[in-house]
Amino acid sequence: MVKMFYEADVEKAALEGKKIAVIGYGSQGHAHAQNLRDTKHDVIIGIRPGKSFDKAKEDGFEVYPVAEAVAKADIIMVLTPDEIQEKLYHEDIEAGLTKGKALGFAHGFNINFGFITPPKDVDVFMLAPKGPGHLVRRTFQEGQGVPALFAIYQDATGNARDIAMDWGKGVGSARMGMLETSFKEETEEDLFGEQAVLCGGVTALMNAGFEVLVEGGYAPELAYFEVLHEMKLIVDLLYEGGFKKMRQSVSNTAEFGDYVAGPRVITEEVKENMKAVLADVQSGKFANDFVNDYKAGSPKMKAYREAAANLGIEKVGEELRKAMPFTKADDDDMFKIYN
Ligand SMILES: NC(=O)C1=CN([C@@H]2O[C@H](COP(=O)(O)OP(=O)(O)OC[C@H]3O[C@@H](n4cnc5c(N)ncnc54)[C@H](OP(=O)(O)O)[C@@H]3O)[C@@H](O)[C@H]2O)C=CC1
Ligand SMILES: CC[C@](O)(C(C)=O)C(=O)O
Ligand SMILES: [Mg+2]
Ligand SMILES: [Mg+2]
Repeated sequence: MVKMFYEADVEKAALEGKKIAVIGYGSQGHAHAQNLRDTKHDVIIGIRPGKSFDKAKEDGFEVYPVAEAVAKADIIMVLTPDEIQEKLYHEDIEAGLTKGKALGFAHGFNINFGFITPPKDVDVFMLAPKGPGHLVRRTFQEGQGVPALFAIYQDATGNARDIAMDWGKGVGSARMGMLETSFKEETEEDLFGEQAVLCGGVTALMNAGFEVLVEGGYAPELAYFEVLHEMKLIVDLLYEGGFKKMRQSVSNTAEFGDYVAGPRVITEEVKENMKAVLADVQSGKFANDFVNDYKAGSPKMKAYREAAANLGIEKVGEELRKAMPFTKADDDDMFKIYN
């Protein structure tokens, strides 16, 4: 069994007395910055002028252009989108990354696929929360947190592991448990998980179910409640007690149908498709496709977003949720812009 690390396992206050620059103030950035500030750390923000620059200022942070924040800080955590990190690193981070500083990531993407190669005399660590940034903040405020993985790519000073673990304590992850891994393992399992199961798999499954019901003559509103809205309630039980607790709570009818129909839908062929997705992650094909699309002006990303916005399940959901204000959490910091 892999060891879980908790607050009591964080032996050194490695962030104490250090100036921390969080680069980017989006989903993860605002959460790490605010949680670290709440745990009494000295945090500044590095970001380009724009919406999140203004938001970080409004939230009471000292905000600087990226290069200036890097120059001022001892520990620099890169929390901008993965696809822009290579350019940002070369233009605004590399020069200020002097001997003995630490460079952090919340995902191993750029290090693992070789888009960024930091100098040998800096520490390179990762603290990757296993959950969306807005929940890293929300659960922290509720006294909990989001579990995380941590890893060391380079330990130039001998302090890299302590920095990573103390970062996990500062953002609340050590309250829930942290697992030690490598940049390679985190990158590959995270990309696979979000593509095949958590994001791609789940939305494709829901959309297919929605379309089958609607094409079969059922009301779209019913279909939405059946395959999307109720999913949260089912997932809450899975989260609490695995497959067993969910099956204890649903009817015997649902449980029997689950055993019969699950393997009819998710067949061996689907598992083979998942293996192909994993192979593209491991070979770097996915990473290169993604970064090259960004470099070409994101034509594929834009087309995917447009097609997704026009799905029937999204249109009916938008209308139904207007009458269900309880489905909306008060994430006033959720301002990612799709353009
Ligand atoms: N989202 C998540 O929950 C998780 C993310 N991660 C990892 O965390 C890292 C950050 O991801 P995430 O929080 O989703 O990132 P976001 O997309 O939320 O980052 C947005 C921030 O980056 C800034 N930014 C965007 N484009 C640029 C640019 N061209 N130049 C400078 N700044 C820019 C934005 O500024 P502006 O307002 O000006 O656009 C904003 O402050 C990634 O490595 C990701 O893989 C890991 C675990 C979960
Ligand atoms: C599941 C998506 C994720 O990996 C995450 C929230 O953990 C991400 O990259 O956003
Ligand atoms: Mg993830
Ligand atoms: Mg991810």
